[in-house]
Amino acid sequence: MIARVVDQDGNAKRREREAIMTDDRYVPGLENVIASETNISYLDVEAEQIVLRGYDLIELARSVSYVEVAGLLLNGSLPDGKGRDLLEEQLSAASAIPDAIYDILAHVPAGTHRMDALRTAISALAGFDGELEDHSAEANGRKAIRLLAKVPGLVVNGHRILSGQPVIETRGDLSFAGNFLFMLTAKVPEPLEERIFDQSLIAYSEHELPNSTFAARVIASTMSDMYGAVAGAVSSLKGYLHGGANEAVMAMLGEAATPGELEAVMLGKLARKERIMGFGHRVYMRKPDPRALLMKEALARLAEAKGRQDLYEMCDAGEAVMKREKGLYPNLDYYAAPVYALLGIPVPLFTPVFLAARTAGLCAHVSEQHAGNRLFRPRVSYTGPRGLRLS
Ligand SMILES: CC(=O)SCCNC(=O)CCNC(=O)[C@H](O)C(C)(C)COP(=O)(O)OP(=O)(O)OC[C@H]1O[C@@H](n2cnc3c(N)ncnc32)[C@H](O)[C@@H]1OP(=O)(O)O
Ligand SMILES: O=C([O-])CC(=O)C(=O)O
Repeated sequence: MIARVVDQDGNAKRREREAIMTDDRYVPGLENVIASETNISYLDVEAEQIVLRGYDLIELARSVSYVEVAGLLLNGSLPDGKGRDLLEEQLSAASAIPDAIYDILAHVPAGTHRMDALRTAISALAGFDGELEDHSAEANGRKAIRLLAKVPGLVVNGHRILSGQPVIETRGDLSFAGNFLFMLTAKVPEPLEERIFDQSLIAYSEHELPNSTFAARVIASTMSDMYGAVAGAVSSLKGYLHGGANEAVMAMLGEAATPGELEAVMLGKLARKERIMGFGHRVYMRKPDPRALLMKEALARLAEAKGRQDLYEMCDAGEAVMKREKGLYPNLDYYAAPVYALLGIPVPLFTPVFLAARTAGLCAHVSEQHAGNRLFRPRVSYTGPRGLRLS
């Protein structure tokens, strides 16, 4: 089918599109459909590489900090040492959260899912940003820093308020990752713990066009604001087919204590045609997720340091079961979950931590969408009736 584009205003771009051939094939889940142009990231599945603004994510995770990766995502280039220190300072300076946000969180039911609480908090924070409706690249860059700075506090203190605990203050003497882990565990982390947590934040920082990023871009494409777009992404990420899987992995691992028991749990689920959380991926599917390998390595180091090789061995055995039974590889969530458990992060905060890390990528996408916007408005393949009459 030729796209029917009416060229009433003589717009050259419209004429260009008129010439583009499309077909009317419906692709469920938009699998493999190219829905956006971006210079932020790309999953090069063949090369088994996640490209972030030209760099390999795994190489970044081995050599630089999350804050440097956030700078790369938001500004387009890796900051040097001075730039990194400046960004750390800016994030620390912007981390204070208005008391009114905590008051709102104090009024939501204690059982509220922590992603719902986080979405509420991000949504309410919009009203405090004086540049909310300025969608210029410069204003979006400043908003991204303000939001990224506050999300760790919203994640941790949202949970603490709902759990009846006092809020915990940020520690200006720690790095972004060190302070975040300190707040999550109420304990200054050991260097190995901080490094591994930092790597996990890089692993989660950005991943091309997953459901949540697509949701954020769709929202931003109406020229709605950054907070609204990120709040939409929170809803998307909560689902267990996406970010919610890291918590679901932990629930599954909690059902077993030995490799044999985990195998039995997995086989039981497969026999009942249930999905095994932390396995499979829309883009990688039959290839390894490079981030899962990174987190598996991190789990090995952490398990050794904490005398929990049993946990590593059980997870490794679970991976072998899925390879044998379904030919499926683990995704990032499968190994991030036990890493977070060993770091002492409360399970209900696993997915909120994912969102906190992804805030850098999401804000970069919102800015990019605003800068070169075209409204998302696809069509449907209608399957309902027609021609019904009222009488
Ligand atoms: C950081 C992230 O967000 S990564 C994703 C986190 N999510 C999870 O870990 C949840 C578990 N995984 C899944 O449910 C899926 O692999 C998804 C949602 C991630 C991707 O799913 P899709 O691209 O829609 O794959 P689809 O559903 O078509 O699956 C293809 C086949 O693999 C099977 N499959 C895929 N994942 C799994 C799984 N985790 N457990 C069991 N079988 C699976 C499907 O049953 C299907 O088998 P079939 O062809 O015999 O019917
Ligand atoms: O890419 C996806 O579909 C999901 C994912 O791994 C991520 O968002 O990190």
